Amino acid sequence: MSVAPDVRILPAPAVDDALLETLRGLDLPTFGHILEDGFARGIQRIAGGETLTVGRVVTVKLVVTDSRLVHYMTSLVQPGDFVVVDNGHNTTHASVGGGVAGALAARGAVGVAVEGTVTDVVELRESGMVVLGRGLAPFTTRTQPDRPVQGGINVPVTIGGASVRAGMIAMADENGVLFAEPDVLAGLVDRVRGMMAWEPPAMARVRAGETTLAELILPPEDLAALDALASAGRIAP
Ligand SMILES: O=C([O-])CC(=O)C(=O)O
Ligand SMILES: [Mg+2]
Repeated sequence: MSVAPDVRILPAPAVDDALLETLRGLDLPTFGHILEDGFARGIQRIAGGETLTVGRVVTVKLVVTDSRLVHYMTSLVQPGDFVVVDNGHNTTHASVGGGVAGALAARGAVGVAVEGTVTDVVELRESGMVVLGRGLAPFTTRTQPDRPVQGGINVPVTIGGASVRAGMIAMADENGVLFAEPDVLAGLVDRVRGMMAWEPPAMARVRAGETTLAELILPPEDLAALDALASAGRIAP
């Protein structure tokens, strides 16, 4: 066996710890009110993630059901890393299971998201990491004895339509996962904090019957036009 000539294993850029800590105090879906890109569409939480996980992105690109690079990655990963595995939209062969997840967690990784399926769900839950993917499968990628290693580590990948590179930041919770550049997230911190502070008292007023969500959110001219339509009986009041 050998390694294909185009395989690259790159270092992952460092990410500012203070920014990661700031982001841990924020709320992922609030970023979803603002950003459109970077959310991995169709990638669902499978284990962990009961609270927000934030980490530095490292990547693994796999090719043709070959597991060797994801197994190798378990010896490169650093504490706080969030591993993104691009299994090339192969949803038949799971590329992460209890073995990989346990080895990543043992080195301090905080999460793993797979463009593809995962397996060993009980062990994934025990890993303590947040694990996301396109679902579960009972059989796996594996060492391919008759082919050279292909793919790459910390090369650009895609997951759920999002373009992801090492050194981005991942934010994952029960709702899913966002990948974004550190400066983009840093630039949104104040706005997200403001939105998070606005919502609880506003919703308390809605629950108390003092106002409605529509009154709080819709532009007055839109609300007036909709009220006129409703009172004309064209939509239900
Ligand atoms: O070994 C694999 O590639 C997938 C798996 O089952 C594990 O990580 O336990
Ligand atoms: Mg396994």
